[in-house]
Amino acid sequence: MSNGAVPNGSPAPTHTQSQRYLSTRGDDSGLSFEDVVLKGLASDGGLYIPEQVPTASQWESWKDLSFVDLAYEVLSLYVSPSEIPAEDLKDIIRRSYSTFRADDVTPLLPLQDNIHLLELFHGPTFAFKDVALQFLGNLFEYFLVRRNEGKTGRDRYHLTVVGATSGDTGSAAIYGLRGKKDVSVFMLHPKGRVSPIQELQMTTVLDANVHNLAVTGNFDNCQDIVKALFADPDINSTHKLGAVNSINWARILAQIVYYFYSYFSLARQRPDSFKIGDKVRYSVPSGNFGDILAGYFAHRMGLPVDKFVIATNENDILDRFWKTGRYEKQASYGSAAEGGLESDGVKAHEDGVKETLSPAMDILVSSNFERLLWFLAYEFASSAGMDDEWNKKQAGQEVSSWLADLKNKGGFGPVYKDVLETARRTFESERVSDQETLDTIRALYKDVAYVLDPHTAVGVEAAKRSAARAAPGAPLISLSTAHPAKFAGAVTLALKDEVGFEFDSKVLPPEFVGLDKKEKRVRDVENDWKAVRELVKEEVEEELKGKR
Ligand SMILES: Cc1ncc(COP(=O)(O)O)c(C=O)c1O
Ligand SMILES: N[C@@H](CCOP(=O)(O)O)C(=O)O
Repeated sequence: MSNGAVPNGSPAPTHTQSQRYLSTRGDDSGLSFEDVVLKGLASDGGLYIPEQVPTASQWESWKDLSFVDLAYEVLSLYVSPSEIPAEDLKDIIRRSYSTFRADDVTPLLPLQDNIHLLELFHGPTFAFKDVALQFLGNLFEYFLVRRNEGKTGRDRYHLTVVGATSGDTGSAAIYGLRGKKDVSVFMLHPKGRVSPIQELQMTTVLDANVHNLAVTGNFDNCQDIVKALFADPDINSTHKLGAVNSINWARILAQIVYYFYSYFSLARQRPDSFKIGDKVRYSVPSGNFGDILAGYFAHRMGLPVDKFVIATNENDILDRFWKTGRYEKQASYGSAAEGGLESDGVKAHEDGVKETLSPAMDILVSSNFERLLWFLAYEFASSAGMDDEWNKKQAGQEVSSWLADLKNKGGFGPVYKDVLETARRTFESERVSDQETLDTIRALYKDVAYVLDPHTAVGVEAAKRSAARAAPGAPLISLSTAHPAKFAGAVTLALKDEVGFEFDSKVLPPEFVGLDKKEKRVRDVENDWKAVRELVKEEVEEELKGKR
């Protein structure tokens, strides 16, 4: 499909029409923005996508807008004033980004050669998740205030958010929702598999509506529990479940903004060599595929992108898909020749997930990949020359069958050659080992005195490899997804021998000092979704009775 076109023949909605949403598995459609934000996951198990991706025909005219004004332009293409009046949407956006420490919210820095770093960690929890979760927290609040007007007690709509985290979504969601009325938030993290700072950021928040659960298992187990809860008619009839993971469409939507914003920042920084309309490459450290998928939507709206580089760690299901066309849970562990650290004691768990130095990306199944699969299947179906309804139906069926194979057989594929070629036209992939991650952190520190977090280092290493394939001088934007202080272990391992390097004075922000002395609240729970369901019911009840 050509750049920026809508995914079907019908015109995209205008500002005043309401955008409608459908499920990637085909059994749910015609939903409003508010419905999909509050529901999170479709009842057929699919993820919501807009029925039409709006073409941003005037996108060049956004070039001088502030982050907040640009966010309004982008979001208002998806949320009509009939759902959220313009002034209210502007107010939600303004409040969401007033909590950021950087004036331009997501600053772009020249890093090295033609690589620019998009710093996404200036929000309250020092990770890119804040960009979407500050917004989503305010959006939930807005919808709940509206729904609960004039209602009291048990008649009020009470949202029970259940989320899974490998470290960053958890604290960002908690900071986005703490203390908010009519919302309880249950955050499941894999016990002992998030960094110490990440764990403290979550468990030291003591607001009554915040519930941290440490699950015996890995991130995929946490994500499966969340999906099982959404699929369970029992808890759905008693509790209104809400999602904060990137299965929630609002997460992806908010992240589209910084692709446009960084593109314009690049044009301002390189007036002689980069013009509006030129193409750029983006390298994105990827796990659940939400961040890069937001870029894909920006591209479909019209942003000129040469390639998106999917940067994975040694949990490389995505990289293997791009190389082979097969999407299989079983991880292929790095060989000594690739510089893997297996022999140095990095743990490969029996469950197939490898514990790496970039733990937030220790994910086997990337839930948002399903959204891309829908578009790949849709384009494949479109080549048959049938009508748009048929194309969408085919796409839904194909995605359902791929996902059923993933669940029942552990994988699917190889996909049709044309499907893989479409995927390769827009994306390429790189797998970065732990050793390469450490080398990248060290090299950047030596060369430009900049400290990368390990996830960002995975992206920068992938960016360097991609730059070597791109046209000479072509600019590349590498996404910096977290502050290095969140990953003291990896950063210290990389830089401990560097003269003058000292973690506490060079990296640690004042906000993290003393966190370990604070009171914590967390409950351990087995990897058993029914046990989690009972615990959720129990704790919501206590919270509503005001006992917490
Ligand atoms: C620091 C960091 N980098 C990268 C990622 C991967 O992003 P995504 O899951 O959207 O692919 C995550 C987790 O999601 C993260 O926390
Ligand atoms: N890396 C994430 C995993 C959850 O991803 P999400 O983007 O779907 O919320 C984390 O840090 O929790």
